[in-house]
Amino acid sequence: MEVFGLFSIPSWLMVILVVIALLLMYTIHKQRYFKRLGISGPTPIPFLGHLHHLMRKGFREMDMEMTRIYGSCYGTFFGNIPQLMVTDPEMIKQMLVKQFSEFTDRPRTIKLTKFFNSAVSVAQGDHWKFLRSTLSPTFSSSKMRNMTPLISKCLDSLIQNARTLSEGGKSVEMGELLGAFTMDAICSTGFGLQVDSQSNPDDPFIQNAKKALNMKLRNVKFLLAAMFPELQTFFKEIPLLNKEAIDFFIQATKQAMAERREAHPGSYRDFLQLMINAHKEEGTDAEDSEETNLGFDAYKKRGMTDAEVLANAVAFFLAAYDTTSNLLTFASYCLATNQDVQDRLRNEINKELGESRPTYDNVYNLTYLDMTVNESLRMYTPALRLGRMAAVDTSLCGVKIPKGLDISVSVPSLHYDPKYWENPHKFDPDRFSPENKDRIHPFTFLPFGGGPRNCIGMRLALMETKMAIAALLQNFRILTSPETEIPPKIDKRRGITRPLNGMYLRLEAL
Ligand code: HEM
Repeated sequence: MEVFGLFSIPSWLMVILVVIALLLMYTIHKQRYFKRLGISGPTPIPFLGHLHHLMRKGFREMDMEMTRIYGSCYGTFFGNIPQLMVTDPEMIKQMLVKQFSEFTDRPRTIKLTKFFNSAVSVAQGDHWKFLRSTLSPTFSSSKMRNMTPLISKCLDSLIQNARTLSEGGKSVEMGELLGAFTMDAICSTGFGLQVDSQSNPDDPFIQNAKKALNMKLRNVKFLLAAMFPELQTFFKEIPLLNKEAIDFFIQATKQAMAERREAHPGSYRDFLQLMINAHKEEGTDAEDSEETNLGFDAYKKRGMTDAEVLANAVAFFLAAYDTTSNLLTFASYCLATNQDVQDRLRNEINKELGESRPTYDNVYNLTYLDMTVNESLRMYTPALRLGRMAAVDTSLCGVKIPKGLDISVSVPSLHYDPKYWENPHKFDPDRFSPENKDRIHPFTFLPFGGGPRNCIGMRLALMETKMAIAALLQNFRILTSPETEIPPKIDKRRGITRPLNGMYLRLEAL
C-alpha cells in the first residue's frame, strides 16, 4: 500500500498500525475523563491507568502517597476506568450521609462472581435495603449479649492454645493464633457450628477462608475488563475469588441449615436462623430479580431466596474473618511495642473485671480498652477504601459528579493526615479519651465506614476484639521477640491491612 505516494508498506502492517492508532485514541479519550471535569490527578499510563502503581505499592501506600501530592480530591484510573479519590471530610459526610440517596450503592467497577450480587455488601438499591433491614437485627445489643457464652468458649481455647504455642518462651505467630480464634467465633456465633480450628492449624474453615480471600489480580479477564470496561458485557463473570473455597462455605451453610431444620428447629437465634426465618421457598431466583429491581415491598413480601441466604452466609464468613483477625493482630503488636499502654490497660482490666471472665457488658464499660482499640484501628485500619457510586448526575461540595462515577475514600490517608492527627505515626490511645474525643474532626476516623451503609458487623467485631484482648491481658504479658518486625511491613498484594511476614510476638504467662 502506497502512503501519500511517498513510500509503500504492506497492507497487514497498515491494518496493525490503524488498530494501534484506534486503541490509543480510545484510551486517550477514556483517560481525559477527569480533564473534562476539571479535576487534577497523576498522569495515567495508556490502558493501565494507575494499575502499575497499585501492583507495586498496594492501596495503602499508593493512596497515602498520592493524597500527599494531589490533595483531598483527585482523579485516578483503574485501567481505563475513572476513580475519584476523596479524603475531604465534608465531601465524605455529604456522600456517606447527607446525599446518601444519590450514593447508596458500591461501585461494580469490575463485575465479579454473579453469586455475590445477592450479598448485602454488593446488592444495590431496594435489593440492598431489603437485605440490610432483614439482616441488621442479628447485630442488636441483646443478640450480642446472647452470644457472650459462645465467644467465652472460643476464648478458653484461645488461652489454652496460646499457652501451648508459647511454651519455652517461643514466639507465636499472632495472625495464626488470632485468625483461628476469629474463625471459631464466626462459626459459633453466626452458624451454630462448633469448629475447633484453634487446635487444628489445617482446619478446612481456615484453609478455605485464606484461599477465598487470596484474590488473583493478575487474571487476564480482570485486566481486560479494567482496560476495556465495555468488554464486560461479554464476560459472564470474572472469577477473582477461588471457586473451590467459596463452594466449601456454601456446602457448610447448606449442611448447617439441613441439620437444624431436622434436629433443633426453633432453638437458635443466630445469623443463620434469622435468614432461615426470612427464607421462603417460593421466591424467584435472586440474581434475576436483582437485575429487574422488584421494589422494597415486593422483596419483603417474597422473603429471602436460596441464592440470597447462601451469598450472605459466605459474605459473612469472609467479611468477618480477615478484618477482625487483623485488627486483633495489630492491636497485639501495638501493645507489645507500647508496654506503658499495656500496663495501664491491664490495670483497668484487673480493677474492673478482677477474676471475672470478659463479657459483652463488662468490656463495654472499659474506657481505656476502647481508646486502645480505636487507636489500633486508626493506625492499622483493616479496610483500606470505602467505595460508593453516583446513581445520578450530581455534585459534591461543588465538584461535578457524573452518574456512574466510582468514588473511593482512602481510609489510611485520612487516619494519617497531620491536619487532623497530631504526630500521626505515634501510637497514642489518649487521642480517643473522653476529654479529647470531641476534638476529633468529624469524618476523619472511619475504620467501619459511615452512614446507613457502614459495617453491619461493627458491634460483633468490637465485642469479639475487646473480649479477646481482655482475656489475653488477664493471662499474658505481650512482648516483642527478636523475630518481631518493627515497624511491620504491610502486605501490598491485599485489599486489607495485614503484616507481610507474619506477626511474631512473645506471650509471657502471668
Ligand atoms: C474489625 C473488623 C471489621 C472492620 C474493620 C470492618 C470494616 C468494614 C468497612 C469499612 C465496611 C464498608 C463500610 C462503608 O462502605 O461505609 C464494611 C462493610 C461490611 N462489613 Fe465489616 N468490618 C469488620 C468486621 C465485620 C464483621 C464481623 C462482619 C460480619 C459479621 C462484617 C460484615 C460486613 C458487611 C456485610 C458489610 C457490608 C454492609 C452493607 O453494604 O450494607 N464486617 N466493614
